[in-house]
Amino acid sequence: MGILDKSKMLKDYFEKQQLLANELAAILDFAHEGIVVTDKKGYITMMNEPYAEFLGVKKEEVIGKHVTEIIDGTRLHIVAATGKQEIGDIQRIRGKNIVVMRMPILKNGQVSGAIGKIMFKDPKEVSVLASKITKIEKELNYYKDALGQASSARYSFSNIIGISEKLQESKYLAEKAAHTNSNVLIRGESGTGKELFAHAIHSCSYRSPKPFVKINCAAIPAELLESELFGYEEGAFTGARRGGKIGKFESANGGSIFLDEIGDMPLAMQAKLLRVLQEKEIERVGGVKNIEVDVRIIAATHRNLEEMVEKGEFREDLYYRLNVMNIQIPSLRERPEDIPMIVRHLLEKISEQVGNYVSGISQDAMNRLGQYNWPGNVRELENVLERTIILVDYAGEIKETHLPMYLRKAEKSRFSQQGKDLKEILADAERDAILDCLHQTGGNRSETAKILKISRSSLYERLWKYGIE
Ligand SMILES: Nc1ncnc2c1ncn2[C@@H]1O[C@H](COP(=O)(O)OP(=O)(O)OP(=O)(O)O)[C@@H](O)[C@H]1O
Repeated sequence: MGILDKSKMLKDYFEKQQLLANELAAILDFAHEGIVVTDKKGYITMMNEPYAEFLGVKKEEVIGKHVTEIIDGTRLHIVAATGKQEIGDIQRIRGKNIVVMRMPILKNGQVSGAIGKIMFKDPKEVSVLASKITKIEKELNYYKDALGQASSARYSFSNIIGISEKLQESKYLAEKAAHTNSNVLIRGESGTGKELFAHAIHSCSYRSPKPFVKINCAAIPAELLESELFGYEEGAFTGARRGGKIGKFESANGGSIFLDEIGDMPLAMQAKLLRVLQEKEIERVGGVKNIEVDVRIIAATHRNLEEMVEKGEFREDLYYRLNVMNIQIPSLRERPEDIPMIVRHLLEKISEQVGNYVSGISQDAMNRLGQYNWPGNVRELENVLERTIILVDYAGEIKETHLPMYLRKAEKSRFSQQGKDLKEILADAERDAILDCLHQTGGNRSETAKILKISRSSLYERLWKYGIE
């Protein structure tokens, strides 16, 4: 074949391809649904007219851009990376809840990209659907809560990250405790990982095939706590469900019950709990018979129980019953050497959750995290990283400038006290501590008061004193 024939063949071939591409684009534009296609790395290769119109962009201008730059809350780049399809996901785009479908594109068995489709884009259709879904979700959560609480613990000791001697010692003690049948009392500041330890203890015990049931004693109104813990019989009180309801102790039978914030349990309930520990049986509210239960108690608190016992706020006999194995979880500031490892672990976990991959963290940023004193411990670190990851470009690196201002300022403020008398320095420190804590809790005052171990009224007084809004 001559060179002219070859070039004509190529020309015909390209023309045919061009025609096909145009036809395909016309078909896609004609479709009612919005369609977007990305390559393996999440860069947009195609978007049809309805989608572009919906987003208020020009379709030619989005080609070559990363999908996260163009579409809110997208996970298309994740589907392109993992090859796992996602059908019927709800995504909030331009303030509307949209039902979307994301499919990987396969070429010779390998993922070469992903295609995303808006399944319903009429706002009316969406709002009806979204409200239905919200209702179903709520119901589902309710049942998950009721039933799922009774499911197995989700974490084991391998999920507790850290190499410091202090943490290793707590893990060692907890593992020992796990193999016994004794009650365990976990102590530590807020956010240190007490719940994580409770899960791990259950998972590592012979009770692991049986339920792990959690109850937060501080989160349930005192008058409901008894029926939550022990259940009730039909007609026990106005509004009681027909057929009655079983309580957490019965749900946990054979397994473990995690009594979080035990220090916040009202005295009257403490007496009832003590009876259960002694007799190993419970009585439902409004019931007449005793029901035998075999449950191991894992309790936790950030409060000083010894001081509470002295003040008569916590029963001494219950304290001794619970305190058979005592595990103290160190605060994060006592083990700064754990920070880099926990940061890397959390970056991986959070990236996956929020759908924004980061390549790592700069040494400066890591140093900054290591210098901060973390009053809210690992939970605060987790919150900071989550906020930070959202700010970083896809596959970018976390830099010091991405970190919240209060973290970057933390060190400076310690040295900016020249010329002030002690009273002023103390007032500055108090104000900074309150501000830090408010940042860390997202402005939650009850939580802030709890972390700082002051009453809410005392917090309000200080907010007023320092003019904090
Ligand atoms: N050593 C750790 N390694 C990895 N993640 C951790 C570690 N410690 C805590 N976390 C994470 O930090 C968050 C807070 O932990 P957790 O809820 O167990 O703390 P807590 O002490 O029970 O808090 P609170 O007293 O406020 O209830 C969780 O998301 C947990 O997974």
